[in-house]
Amino acid sequence: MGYREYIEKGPMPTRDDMKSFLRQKMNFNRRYEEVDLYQAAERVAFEDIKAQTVLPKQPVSKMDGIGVKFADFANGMPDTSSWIEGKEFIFANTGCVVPFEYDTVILIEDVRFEDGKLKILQMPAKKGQLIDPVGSLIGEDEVLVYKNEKITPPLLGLLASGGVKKVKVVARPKIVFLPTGDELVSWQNTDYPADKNVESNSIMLYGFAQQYQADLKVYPIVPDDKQKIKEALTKASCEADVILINAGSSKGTKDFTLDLLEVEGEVLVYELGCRPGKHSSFSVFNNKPVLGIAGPPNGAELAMRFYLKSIVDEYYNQAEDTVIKISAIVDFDFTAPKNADFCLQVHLFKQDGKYHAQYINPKGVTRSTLLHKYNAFMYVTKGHSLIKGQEFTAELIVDEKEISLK
Ligand SMILES: Nc1nc2c(c(=O)[nH]1)N[C@H]1C(S)=C(S)[C@@H](COP(=O)(O)OP(=O)(O)OC[C@H]3O[C@@H](n4cnc5c(N)ncnc54)[C@H](O)[C@@H]3O)O[C@H]1N2
Ligand code: MOO
Repeated sequence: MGYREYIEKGPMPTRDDMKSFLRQKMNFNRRYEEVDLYQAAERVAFEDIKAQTVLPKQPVSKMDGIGVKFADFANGMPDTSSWIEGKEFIFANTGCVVPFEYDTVILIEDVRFEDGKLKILQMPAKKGQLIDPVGSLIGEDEVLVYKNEKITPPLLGLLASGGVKKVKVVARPKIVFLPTGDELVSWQNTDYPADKNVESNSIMLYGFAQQYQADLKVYPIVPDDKQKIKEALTKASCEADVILINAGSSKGTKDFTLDLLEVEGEVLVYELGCRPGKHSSFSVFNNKPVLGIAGPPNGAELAMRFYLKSIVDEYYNQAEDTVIKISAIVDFDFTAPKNADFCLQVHLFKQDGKYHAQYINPKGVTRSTLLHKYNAFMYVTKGHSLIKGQEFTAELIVDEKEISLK
C-alpha cells in the first residue's frame, strides 16, 4: 500500500522568511572568469577593478576656447592685438590636449577676432581655469568598479577609458535541475501516451535562469525510485552550485524526495507556510544547497520567482530587486487559510483613475488565462481577510505602464 501518513515537520516559513533563510544558508565557492568588455555588461565584478592609466595624461581643455599663459594677465588685460596663434595663444578644443606652456583656457565666447586681431573680452578668473589637469578624470590606481558591483554600460565606458581591456567577473552559477516523476515525458517528445504528463518546468526554468544570469543543466527525468534520485543528486552535487529538485514533494504515494533527502542529507525546510508554492523545501546534500520545488507549474513558477531568485542574488552578492508596490481596490472577498499565508495572483486594471484587483484562482482557470491575466501579487497573511472594496497593496510583476483599463 502506498499510503503515507502526513506528519508536519520543521518550521514553515513565510515567503520573506524563506527568502532570508535561504540567503543565510548559502555558502558558495564563487569562481571567476576573465572576459573582455564586450562580454562584461551586467556582469558582477569579482574583485576591485583598478585603472591602468591616469586620465588625462596631459592637461586637456574643459571647453572650446583659447589657451593662454596666465602670467600674461598679471597686470590686467594685456594688449593682444599683436598676439600670434601658436605663440601667445593657441586654439583649445573640448577634451583635447592643451600644451603645458598654456596653463589657462578662455571660453571662445569671450574672444573676438577683429581684422584678424585677437580681442579678449573677459579676463581669466584664475590660473588653470577650464583645464582638466593630469589625473583629474581618472586618478592613479583609482578603483573604477568595485568588487560585487554590477558592470553597467557607463562603467564599461569608464573601464575602456581607464585602459582596462579584460575584467574578472563572477562566473555564472551552475544550476542543475532534476525533474522527477514516473508520469513525466520530456516536452521535446512529439508522441507520447495519453497517461503521461509533459515535463515543462525545465524550459520555464531555462527562461528564468537566463534572466537571472545562471547556467542551467537539465538532467534526464528521474523515475520515482529512491536509489535513482540519490544517484542523480550525487552526480548533481559534484557539478552544481545549486540543485533544484522538482516534484515528489507532497503527500502522494510516490513523493519520495524529502524522505530520501532526510536520510542522505539534511532537510532544513520541509514545506512553507505560504501558498502557492507551499511545497518548496530546502535541504543540504553533499554540502550543496538543494531547493525543492513543487511539481505543478504554478507552484514551480512562484518558487523560481521568489526562492531561486534569492539564492542567485545571494550568489552574486546583490540586494533584492525593488518591487513596485501600488495600492489597489480589491474587487473580491478572500480569507487566507489559518495555517498558511497566501500569495494571491491578481489582475490589476485601471478604472475611474483608480487601480482595481481581481483575484485569479490558479486552480480555477487555464494556465494560459492565469499567465495572461495576472500581473501582480497580493500577499495576505494567514487568517487575514480582504473585503471587497478595501484598498490593499499589490506587488507588480509588470511595468506600471502595462496596466490597462479592464
Ligand atoms: N493531500 C494533499 N495533496 C496535495 C497537497 C496537500 O497539501 N495535500 N498539496 C498540493 C500542492 S499545493 C502541490 S504544489 C502539489 C505538490 O506536488 P509535488 O511537488 O509532490 O508534485 P507531484 O505530486 O510529483 O506532481 C504534481 C503535478 O505536477 C506535475 N509535474 C511534476 N513535475 C513536473 C515538471 N517538471 N513539469 C511539469 N509538470 C510537472 C506532475 O506531473 C503532476 O501533474 O501537491 C498537491 N497535492
Ligand atoms: O505548493 Mo502548491 O504549489 O501550494 O500549489
